Amino acid sequence: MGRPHLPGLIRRRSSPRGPSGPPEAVPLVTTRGVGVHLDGTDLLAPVTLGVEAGQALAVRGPNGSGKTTLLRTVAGLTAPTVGTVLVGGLPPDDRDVRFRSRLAALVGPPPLAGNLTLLEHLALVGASWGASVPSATGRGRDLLAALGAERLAARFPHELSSGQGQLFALALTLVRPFDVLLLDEPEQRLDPDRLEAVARLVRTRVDAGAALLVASHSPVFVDLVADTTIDLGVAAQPRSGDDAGHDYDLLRG
Ligand SMILES: Nc1ncnc2c1ncn2[C@@H]1O[C@H](COP(=O)(O)OP(=O)(O)OP(=O)(O)O)[C@@H](O)[C@H]1O
Repeated sequence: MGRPHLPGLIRRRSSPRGPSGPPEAVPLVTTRGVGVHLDGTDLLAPVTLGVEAGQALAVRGPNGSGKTTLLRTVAGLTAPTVGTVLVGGLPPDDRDVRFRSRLAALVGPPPLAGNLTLLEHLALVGASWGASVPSATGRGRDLLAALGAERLAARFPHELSSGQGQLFALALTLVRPFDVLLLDEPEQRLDPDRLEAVARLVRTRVDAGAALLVASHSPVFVDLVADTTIDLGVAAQPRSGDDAGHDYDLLRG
């Protein structure tokens, strides 16, 4: 059988590797025909993709096309009904600390403690992943500053606007170490300046070697951050036969 059709794939940045460069890296995130089928409907039609260290892949598509479901399968929050996912060579498993230590995800709202300030949350999460408390606190302050939210450090979560809450959720995600970053619509509720600040910060992490898989409805965010874009195309439909759904192959394009 020939190569699968490649609908929706847009390559945006040129590869840093020339023909005589070093051997191509193994993707940190790999999905092979991963899909989720429930009660006669494809929540996610099969997708095959790979994201290497230092690359950002944006997933686009209309409401209901499966972007969140794709991210949830990579995060280990939803079990695929078909296909496989590997993150750093490991199948997603929240109980496996090797898996958890590689992947940071903002897919849905993070759990928060009502009686901890924002900075205390950030210090707690950073210290839980191995930083000293002073170092984690400093990193938390730096993150809030990079997001233009330093004056919120002593607030409690219930004292934030919805956009400020989104900035805080992003800071909580970025305060820990990771090799793979999953973000579901990070642009939600952000004003244009904050959107750009988030995009800059996220791109810095990608340029430092993280692999990013981001679902987004924002052309501005995608333009600022992504190397490559895929479009899931259509909202989930009831299956009409075995050939329903679509298959993307983004491994090596
Ligand atoms: N728990 C669930 N049970 C049944 N169907 C679900 C469930 N979660 C999502 N779906 C359906 O799966 C499909 C894909 O949803 P998903 O949230 O992945 O889409 P999306 O592309 O992220 O959409 P949006 O842009 O609105 O966030 C939709 O048709 C949705 O209704």
